[in-house]
Order: sequence, then C-alpha cells, then structure tokens
Amino acid sequence: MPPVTLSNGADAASEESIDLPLFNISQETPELGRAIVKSAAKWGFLWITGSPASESGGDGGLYDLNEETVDHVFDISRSFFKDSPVSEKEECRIKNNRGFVGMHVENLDPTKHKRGDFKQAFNLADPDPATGQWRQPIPTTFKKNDAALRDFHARCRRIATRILRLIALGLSIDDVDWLVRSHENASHSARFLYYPSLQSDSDYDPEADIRAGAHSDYGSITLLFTRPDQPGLEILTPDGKTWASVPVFPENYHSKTFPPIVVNIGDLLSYWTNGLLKSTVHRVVVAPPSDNDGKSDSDRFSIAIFVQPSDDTVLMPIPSPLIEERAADFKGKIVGHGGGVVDAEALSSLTAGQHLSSRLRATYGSVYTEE
Ligand SMILES: O=C(O)CCC(=O)C(=O)O
Ligand SMILES: [Fe+2]
Repeated sequence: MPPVTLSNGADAASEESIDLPLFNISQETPELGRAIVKSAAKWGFLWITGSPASESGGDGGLYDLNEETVDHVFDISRSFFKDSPVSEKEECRIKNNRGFVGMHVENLDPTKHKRGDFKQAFNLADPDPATGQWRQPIPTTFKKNDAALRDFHARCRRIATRILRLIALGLSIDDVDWLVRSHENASHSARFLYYPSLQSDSDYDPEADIRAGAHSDYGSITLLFTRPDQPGLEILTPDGKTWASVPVFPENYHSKTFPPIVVNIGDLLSYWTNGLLKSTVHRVVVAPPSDNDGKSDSDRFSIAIFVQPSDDTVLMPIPSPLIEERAADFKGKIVGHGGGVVDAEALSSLTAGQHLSSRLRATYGSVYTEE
C-alpha cells in the first residue's frame, strides 16, 4: 500500500515510520551541536534523552527529568482532564493563549477540516520569575500539585536553554548565548494535551476529522513528551507529500516505559536561520489499533513545551556565516503551515509577539482574545 499523502485523505495513519536521530544532551560540545543542527536541517525533528540522574554527570543534576518526575506530571494532567468537574475547567477557559481549550475549540488546519481538533488542552505558562506568581487562573487540580508543576517548568526551561546553546554551537555563532538571551525574559508555555478515546458512538468522521490538524509550531523549539503505547504523531517528510509516523520509542531504546523527548523546530527558528532549520509540518492521527470506522478505544496524552523568545524580539536572521549565505534564496519563501502562513519578507518587519498573535488568531478564530 502506498504511503498516505497530503492530498488523499486527511487522517489515515501513515504506513511509514521514521527513526529520528537520538542525542544525549548531558554534555555540551560543538560536535553535538553540529549533529543536532544537521538533524534539525533535515527533519526539523529529533529525539533527546531526558538525561536521567545517573547520566547527567557534570551537570550536577540540573537537567534531570527522570521517569518518576514525568510520570507524575502526566498523572496530574490525566486527573485534571478525566476526574475534575466541568466547572473547574470552565473557570479557567482560554484567554491570551492560557488556560483550558475544550473539544473542537482549536482548529490547527482550518483549510482542511471544518470541525476543530478532537482534543482538549490546557496551556500553562511558567510562573513569573519576578513575583513567583502564576500568570493565569490555576485549576484546583493544578493548585494541589503546585510544586511539581513549578519544578517541571524549571527543568524544561533548563533543557530548552541547553538545546538553544547547542544549536548556537552547531551554527558557529560566536556568542553561544545569542539565542538564549532573547528567551530569558519570555514566558514558555506547557501545553497539556488530552485526545479522548473515540468510542463507537463518537461522531468522529475519519474522512473529515483529525486529532490535531497539520501545522508547524509557531515558536523557537518545542519539547514534546509522549506516553508508551500512545502513538499518533506524524511528520511530513522532506518530499513535502509523504507522512511518516514517529514511533514513541527509537529502535533498540534502553527503556520501554520512559520515551525520549521529541524536539522540533518552530517557525521562528526556521525564519531566524533563513530556512536552514526546518519548521516541519506535523499532525496527530488516530493510529492503529483503530477499528474499521477509524476510531480508537484508547486515550492519548502528551505534553508540549513551547519555547518562545520575548514578544519584542525582532525577527532578523542570526549572525552566522552559515545563515547569511542563504539570505537571497530564502526571499519570498513561505514560513509556517496550517492556521496562518507568512512569507519570509513580511515576517522580517514583524516581532516574535506579532507573529504569534497572528497565528493564534488563525487557529482559535474568535475565541482568541488579547488583553
Ligand atoms: O500531541 C502531540 O503529539 C503533538 C502536539 C502538537 O504538535 C502541538 O500541540 O503543537
Ligand atoms: Fe505541534
């Protein structure tokens, strides 16, 4: 059977799967940076190990995101989506891209799907470092787990910082903190995702609906945490037509219970590098085993950390020789996919904040509000 392509059906799971390159980021070297940049330029996606304590050596444990910590955060997420009353969710409904997103509220690919995505989400920005306060109303389930969520955010930020430094090393930027600096005062967002099981009485239509529509991410990088036995992520391969599924575990991975973190490049970093790094289009489908109606009796949970520079960051290309030489070719190229695309030239007069707002307006429609 040929692989499923963009033009023949919205959401059948792909026949092909892809083994992405896997990197252990417990060390920070130019060689590792170059290998990460190579993968980000080819696939826009890669895997990193979560640097469990036993491997983190010289980092003094700063980057530790072990199985227990991640499992606990997934337990909090499951409890919020599945056990908390509707009122708890309603009280924290999305505003300024923060809070609870109900079923079908977001439509990541409105060009292809009339109905919004078959998922629920909660976007939790990290606490304001100046005041220590959360920047949004917090549901009771999260309040009860305040320390665990703060800790998770802090650890994810350190991992993001390491990856940004590795990318800078790989791009031979003289100032290794060039990327980190524009992210220092920005709020990162953890997006808890819940894709409910699709029972036989669900009105999910496999010809028309999808769990998360095809899109590219809007920010710099995304860290994606997934669960064993819950596949569904697919990426558009470099030919621009073929979908490949990303398995939860790399082949021969040392663990069967703690998947590595998926890292992908967002539009801003693609733009910043004159398209060298790829902001790859991806989607979430109902993966096998699904029944004949394309439904699935299992829930899927994931957590995406959207790493974003400060709103006032001007989107000028990164000062790296590798990038400057691509400027002429990049002119007129399209950045982004799904809700709201921009051509590279228009983007050059924008700030990161303006770009984010325009893309959010396209995916949330009238639900998106700003203060
Ligand atoms: O749930 C997933 O695996 C991916 C989610 C995603 O791509 C997103 O929310 O941007
Ligand atoms: Fe995404």
